[in-house]
Amino acid sequence: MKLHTNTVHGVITAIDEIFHQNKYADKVIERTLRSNPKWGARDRGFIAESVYEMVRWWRLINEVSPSDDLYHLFGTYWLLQGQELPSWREFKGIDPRDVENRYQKIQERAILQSIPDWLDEMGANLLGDKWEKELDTLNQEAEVVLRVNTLKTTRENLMNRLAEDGIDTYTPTGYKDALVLAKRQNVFRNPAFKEGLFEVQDASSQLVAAALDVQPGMRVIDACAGAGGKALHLAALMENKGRILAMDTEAWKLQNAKLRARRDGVSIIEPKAIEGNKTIKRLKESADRLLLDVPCSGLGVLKRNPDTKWKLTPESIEKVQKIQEEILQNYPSMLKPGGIMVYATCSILPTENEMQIAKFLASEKGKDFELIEDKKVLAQESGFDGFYIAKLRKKESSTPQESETAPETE
Ligand SMILES: C[S@@+](CC[C@H](N)C(=O)[O-])C[C@H]1O[C@@H](n2cnc3c(N)ncnc32)[C@H](O)[C@@H]1O
Repeated sequence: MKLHTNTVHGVITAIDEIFHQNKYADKVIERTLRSNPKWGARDRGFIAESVYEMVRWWRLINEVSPSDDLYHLFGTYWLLQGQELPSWREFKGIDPRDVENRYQKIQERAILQSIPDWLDEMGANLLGDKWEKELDTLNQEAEVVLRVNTLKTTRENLMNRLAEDGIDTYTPTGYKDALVLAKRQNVFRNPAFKEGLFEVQDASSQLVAAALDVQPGMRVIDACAGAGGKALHLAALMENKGRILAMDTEAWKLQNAKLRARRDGVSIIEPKAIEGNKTIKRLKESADRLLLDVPCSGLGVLKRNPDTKWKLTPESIEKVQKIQEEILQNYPSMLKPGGIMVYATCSILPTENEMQIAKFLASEKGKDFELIEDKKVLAQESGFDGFYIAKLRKKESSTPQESETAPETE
C-alpha cells in the first residue's frame, strides 16, 4: 500500500495530540477528519485506522522503534503491519531488520500485548487464565454494530435499505435488534442515520436495556443516562409510551440525548440533571424500573477506545469503584417496591461487577433487594464488547431505612 505525505502527516499530528497533549483519540480523529473535508473515503479510513492501531500498539511500537521521533514510530508501526517503507527522509534511521530483531526478542506479555504492567498484573489476578485470551480479543478492531430503531423500521427493512447504498450487513444470533456491518465504514453520513432508522451501539451494550424488562406505559429512570444510548433503546422497547427520566451529573451530556431523541422519533425521554442527593430523594419510590449504567473503567471496550489503557491508573479505577458503590447505596431508593433494577458496566473487572453487587447485597440497603440473574460478558466469548449486567428486584416489603424510622430525640 502506497503512503502519502499529507495523510501520514495527519496521523502524526493526531498521535502528537493524543500522547503529548493528552486528548481523547476519538475526538482528535473526528476533528482531524472534519478539518480536511477534501480527503476521500480511503484517506479517511487510512487516518482513522492508523491512529487507532498506533494507539492500541503504542507500548510495543515504542519498544521496537529506533527512537521516539513520531515519524520513526509511524514507520515502525507500518513495518509491523508487514508493509514496506518508502525512502522518505523522515524514515531515515529505520532499518527493517533491526525492528524485526527487536520484536523477536520480546518475551513479556505486557509489552507484546501493549498494556501497562500494572494492568497486566491486575487483569491476571482478577481474571486468572481467562485474562490472556481476553487481552488478545480486546486488542482486535471492533466490529461496527447498529441498533435498529424499531420505532421507525424493522431489521429486515433497514438491512435492505442499507444494501441499496452498498452497505452490507449481517444479523448476529441472540441480538434481536442488531445489524453488524460486513465492512467497517462511516455510516453517520448515510441518509438512513439522519432519518433516525438506527443508532450505532455495540451488541453487548444492546443487552442492557433488554434486561430491564420494560413495558409500554411504565415510569423508568435511567440514572446515568449520559448521551442517552440506553435511554433511546428503552424508549423503543416501550414503544414510545410512558416516561423515561434521563438523569446524569453532567447536564451537558443530556443535551445530546435530547437531540438524538428528536432524530429517533422519541418523545418520552425527559432529561434531569442530578444536583446532589436532594434530586434523588425527591424521586423516592417513583420508578417501576431503574437503570444504573454506572461510570466504569471501560476495560470491556478497549477494542473501540484503545487509549483508555494509557489514561487509566490503579487510582482512577479505585476512584470509579467508589462512585459505583455510592450510586448503589443511594440511587435504588428511587425504585418502587417490586420494581426491577439493572446495574451495568462496560468493564470486565470483577471488582466493578459481581463484587460490587455482592457488597451491595450484603449491605443494610441491599437487604431490600434480591439478585434475579447476572451476566458476565467477556469479549472473548461474545465477540463483541465486554460487559456486566446484573438484574435485581426490590422486595415488596422492603425494610424501612433507619433514618426514616428513628424516633426524634429531644
Ligand atoms: C457508562 S456512562 C453512561 C452511558 C449511557 N447510559 C449511554 O448508554 O449512552 C456513565 C455515565 O454516568 C455519569 N455519572 C458519573 N457519575 C455519576 C453519578 N454520581 N450519578 C449519575 N451519573 C453519573 C457520567 O457522566 C456518564 O455519562
